[in-house]
Amino acid sequence: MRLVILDKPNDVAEWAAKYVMKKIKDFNAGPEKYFTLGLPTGGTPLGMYKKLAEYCKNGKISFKYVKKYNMDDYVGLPPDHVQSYHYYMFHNFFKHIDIDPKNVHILDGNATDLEKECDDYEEKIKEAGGIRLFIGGIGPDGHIAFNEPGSSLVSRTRVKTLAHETLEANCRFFDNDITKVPTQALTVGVQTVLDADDVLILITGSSKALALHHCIEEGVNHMWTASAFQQHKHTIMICDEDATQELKVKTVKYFKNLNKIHEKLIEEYESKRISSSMLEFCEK
Ligand SMILES: N[C@@H]1[C@@H](O)[C@H](O)[C@@H](COP(=O)(O)O)O[C@@H]1O
Repeated sequence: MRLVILDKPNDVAEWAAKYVMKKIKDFNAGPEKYFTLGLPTGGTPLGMYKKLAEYCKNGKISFKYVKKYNMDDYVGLPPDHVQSYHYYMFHNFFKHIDIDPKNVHILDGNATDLEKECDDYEEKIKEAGGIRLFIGGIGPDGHIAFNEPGSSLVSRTRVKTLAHETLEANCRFFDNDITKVPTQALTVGVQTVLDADDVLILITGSSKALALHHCIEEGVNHMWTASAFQQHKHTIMICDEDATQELKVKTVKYFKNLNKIHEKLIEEYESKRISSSMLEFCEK
């Protein structure tokens, strides 16, 4: 697992957006070959979505051949409710990029048969050949998507009852009234995310510091579900300084020393191509 430590949330947003852009470009997506991207909601990824929309507007990237799969949504909120993740994704990202609506997949928390909805979602991911890159955020209790503490680390998409901490953390979006927060959600499982080729987890702010400590410095534990990614081959956790407050100085130093290597992970495809063709030209 890699840990990329940057100064501010804005740096995290920019790094993450460049990483996503590079992954999609390097993949060379086209009508016969779609890139499959898993996406989160929450306050943390907003900056990344803004940057990606900007890159798309400037013609640096296209999402035409990208299939998108969202992590989760509440049960019982109409899709046009301002706090539904359908609404969030459309207003914060999809309406700003060149997507084809047929490539957008979001769990329907209003489906008549919720279990079937979850099973079908897993099937859809399988049919698309799995997820290339799953992006996630974490809750203050270390949950990924809505995989609350105690969730099975081999879980699949299912209905989940939310923990009190999650209701508390998310009531800021519901007039600070905990009774307005839906108590159930549909969520991809930990294993659904673990199956992705690459995983990028965004963590910012001191409220996530304890969770980051558990996910990085303690063992794999179903009480901190994002700790499961210690056992994934290609997971990058990316955080700001504030989120490192509970980490050991030694850990922070080690990963910060790798920042030059981490920079290579977002080196632009174009500049790499130009510099290698320049090299060929100079060698002649
Ligand atoms: N289900 C979502 C998670 O997917 C998200 O990662 C988390 C953190 O949100 P925020 O980024 O607003 O802290 O909130 C919710 O619980």
